Amino acid sequence: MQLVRGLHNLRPQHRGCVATIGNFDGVHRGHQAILMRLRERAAELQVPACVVIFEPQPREFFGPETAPARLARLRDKLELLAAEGVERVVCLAFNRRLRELSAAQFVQQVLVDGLGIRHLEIGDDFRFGCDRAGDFDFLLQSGAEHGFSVEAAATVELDGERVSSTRVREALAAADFTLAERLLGRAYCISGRVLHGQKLGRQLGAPTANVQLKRRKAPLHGVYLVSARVDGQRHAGVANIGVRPSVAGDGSAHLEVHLLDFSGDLYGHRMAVAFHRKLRDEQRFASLEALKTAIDADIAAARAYWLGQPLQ
Ligand SMILES: Cc1cc2nc3c(=O)[nH]c(=O)nc-3n(C[C@H](O)[C@H](O)[C@H](O)COP(=O)(O)O)c2cc1C
Ligand SMILES: Nc1ncnc2c1ncn2[C@@H]1O[C@H](COP(=O)(O)OP(=O)(O)OP(=O)(O)O)[C@@H](O)[C@H]1O
Repeated sequence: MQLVRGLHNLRPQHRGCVATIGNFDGVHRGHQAILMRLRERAAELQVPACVVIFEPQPREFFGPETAPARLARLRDKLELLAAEGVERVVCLAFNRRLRELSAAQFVQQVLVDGLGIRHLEIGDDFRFGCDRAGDFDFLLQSGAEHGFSVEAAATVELDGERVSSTRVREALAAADFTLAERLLGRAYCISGRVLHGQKLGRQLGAPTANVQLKRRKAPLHGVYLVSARVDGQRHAGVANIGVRPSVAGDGSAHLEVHLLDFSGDLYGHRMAVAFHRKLRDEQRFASLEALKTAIDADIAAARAYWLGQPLQ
């Protein structure tokens, strides 16, 4: 899959494609349905299937503090899109210039001049352009003018409600991992590289792999039963996502995973952590002994959970 960063990097050879536009955070089942239609249209017209995304996502641009945590970082999003058969991703910087484009300018500069679009596949609620003035009817009209077709993908629902990234976040916040999995079509995972921690975990009797979150906000907080995939192997474990109030921290969120019955060096390896059940909220303990007692109980709960249960 080809990644084009910025409108200015679109070259004449990139013109001619079918495209869709959006955040695609999590690449959930609603997104997957649109992407399937996109692939079909690409095959019919014999042009590449292209997805236009924004960095940062518009809500992050308008309110960095209040924007919701992402389900997946850019790297994971690109992998998920590639797995859905997307051939090209055009990642546009969402900045003042882009937000000030009128709907008509967006169509002209991005879709027509930039992409040479042949067909646009879009959710029927999709809005774009300055003040979100561009809607489906506007796109239909623009398509007729500029010679591209526009199709609204049917809304994908689950249990009578629309599937959305927001709904996946709500399911995660409620620790409803079964619902999150049904919305996503796969188990919810956070992946990243294992970094060096403060090496306190060993002292606590629970060495942990610190998965790099960088400045990512996490959509989960607390202590969870997890399974982690690293080097092609699955391990059962327990994990904490939080700021570790019991030990001096820098206030940023960490994902720390203790794998059951594992000893080995994981520094620098890529780990994908799947979440199965919430055990408790993160707490501030008065002493390291109290923290150790709590972590021992978490590990015991994980052992009981995985006993007689196949590792997923
Ligand atoms: C299962 C589990 C539960 C945890 N629960 C808490 C908690 O409730 N409060 C807290 O401050 N830290 C908690 N931690 C984080 C520990 O403080 C952290 O793992 C320890 O400081 C080791 O950090 P290090 O890997 O940087 O050495 C938990 C860690 C694990 C693995
Ligand atoms: N359940 C769904 N069924 C059909 N199309 C969808 C569905 N969810 C999103 N889409 C479409 O997929 C494209 C990308 O959606 P986008 O990621 O921007 O929104 P979303 O998943 O609804 O997220 P949020 O909850 O943050 O609004 C848009 O065209 C959108 O209309």
